[in-house]
Amino acid sequence: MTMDLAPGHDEETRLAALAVLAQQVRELMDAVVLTEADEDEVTSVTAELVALTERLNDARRERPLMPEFAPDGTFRHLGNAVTGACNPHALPLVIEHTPEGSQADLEFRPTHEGPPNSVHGGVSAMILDHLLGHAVATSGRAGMTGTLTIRYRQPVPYGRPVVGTAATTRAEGRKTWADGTISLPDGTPLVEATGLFITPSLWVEAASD
Ligand SMILES: CCCCCCCCCCCCCC(=O)SCCNC(=O)CCNC(=O)[C@H](O)C(C)(C)COP(=O)(O)OP(=O)(O)OC[C@H]1O[C@@H](n2cnc3c(N)ncnc32)[C@H](O)[C@@H]1OP(=O)(O)O
Repeated sequence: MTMDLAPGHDEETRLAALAVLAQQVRELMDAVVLTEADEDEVTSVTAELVALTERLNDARRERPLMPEFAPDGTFRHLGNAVTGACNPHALPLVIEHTPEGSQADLEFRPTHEGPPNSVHGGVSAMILDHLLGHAVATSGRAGMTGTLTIRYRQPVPYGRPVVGTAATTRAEGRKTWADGTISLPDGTPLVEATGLFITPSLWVEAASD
């Protein structure tokens, strides 16, 4: 039986496979930070990974996947370090646009360890930077982070669900401010952030050309 494939189907299928690979690499990274395997096993696994890395590099892009609209019209950035399903560095964060702003259910991994048993503060800041930026962008005032202020109230656990939220608070010219938190599911705040996002003059000039 043959099936009619929509335009772009093959690329979408390839990207879906790449997302599965990225997820497997996340599992691999956790395995690396948690393994108690002996030296011979570690050396043997490394040799296999060298071979796998070479296979992927046989068809290597110059840069990660760019932001784009998916065939269903949704915005995506598969190569992004925070949200990119095809980037093993990303959780990936799946952000919902809510009436209040932006929200994401997330669970950090052992690879995010900073202080023992909790998430590195820079990782929490990265997630909040992106969430705040998302809230700002979906308010129609996309910008680059100018400043980001973080208050760490309690250590953030990994391996347990937490919730990230963000919302814009005010705007003035090309500047937009946003607040956000990472909290436990019961609402207990763990990390709070305030950020200033600035629509670059270059973007404004490009839009008016
Ligand atoms: C549906 C769609 C969904 C999309 C979702 C996508 C989500 C994506 C989320 C992504 C999230 C992740 C996001 C990321 O990770 S962004 C990555 C981290 N940020 C950067 O790399 C930014 C680097 N800096 C720049 O590009 C420029 O310096 C910017 C753009 C910031 C300003 O350059 P520009 O040439 O435009 O500025 P200007 O000189 O005309 O100054 C204008 C005004 O701004 C004031 N000022 C300037 N800089 C700062 C500063 N640092 N703090 C405080 N204030 C500052 C300045 O005094 C002046 O104020 P005033 O005199 O007018 O009062």
